[in-house]
Amino acid sequence: MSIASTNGHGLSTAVPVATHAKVDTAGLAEKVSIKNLEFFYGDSRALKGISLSLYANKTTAFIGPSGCGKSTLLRILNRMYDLYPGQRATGDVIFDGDNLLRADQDINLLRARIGMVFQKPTPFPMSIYENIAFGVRLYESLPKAELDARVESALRRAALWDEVKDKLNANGQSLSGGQQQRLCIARTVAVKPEVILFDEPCSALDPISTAKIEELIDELKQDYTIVIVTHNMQQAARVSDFTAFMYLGELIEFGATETLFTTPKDSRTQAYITGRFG
Ligand SMILES: Nc1ncnc2c1ncn2[C@@H]1O[C@H](COP(=O)(O)OP(=O)(O)OP(=O)(O)O)[C@@H](O)[C@H]1O
Repeated sequence: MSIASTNGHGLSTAVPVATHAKVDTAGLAEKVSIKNLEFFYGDSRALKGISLSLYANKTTAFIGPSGCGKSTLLRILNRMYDLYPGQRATGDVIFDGDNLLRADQDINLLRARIGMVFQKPTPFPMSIYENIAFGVRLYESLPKAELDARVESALRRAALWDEVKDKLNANGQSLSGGQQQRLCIARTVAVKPEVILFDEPCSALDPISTAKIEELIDELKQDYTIVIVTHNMQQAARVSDFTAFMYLGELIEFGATETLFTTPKDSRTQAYITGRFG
């Protein structure tokens, strides 16, 4: 079975979709549509013919053993690879009707619309307030009162306001690891993105901070499309609506999280979720 698509050069290609379980998408809005995506580090092909959709106001988890291509796929979504010569993607990644792989894409604007939270919290060496205001100023010129309000609402959205409201001038790096990660989430939210990418956001955090971030992800999906890469299958099961299982650069199975974890269609998915490899 295949569906028609175009690659980055407008040529028609066939996209295999045999790996997809039946996904009940009635009533869901497709925010990002990935079609026949391939990715190369130099001559080495790290992603092979990936096709899947990300739905608005839903969380999608990318899971799979180390080296399967989860982070590579995530980073394509905000063109992170542009920073590295020799890395390239082919295929289509349609974001609100526009192919985000096109060469003349406005990368700065794209990164405001598709924000990213990294594995290790990365606050800038500046005040808590400036950590958030800095990013906003790159895109908008707001009067002070509006900027203050934006900083406050972002910190509230990231469930950090109550802990920092009396020390907005303290250095962002003086916060605990879990608070730093919430500051990074606030920084991302402050520029009003549409999609938020989380690359193993809890791997450097203790269980209590992890629970807070998971709760936050659950709340954020009311307003955003969320994608999370995680090694932790319990976490994927807890936070995501859809799960993509990847193996050796291929998308093996994609479907509703509950279905994928209870009745996987592919023996490799079954082996991975039952801990037999990875
Ligand atoms: N900068 C790079 N140069 C060359 N090959 C790379 C580079 N980064 C990743 N790769 C290769 O691409 C493939 C996918 O890597 P990727 O980091 O996306 O996997 P992953 O599933 O996120 O792994 P992990 O769970 O260990 O983070 C691997 O074979 C990896 O060795």
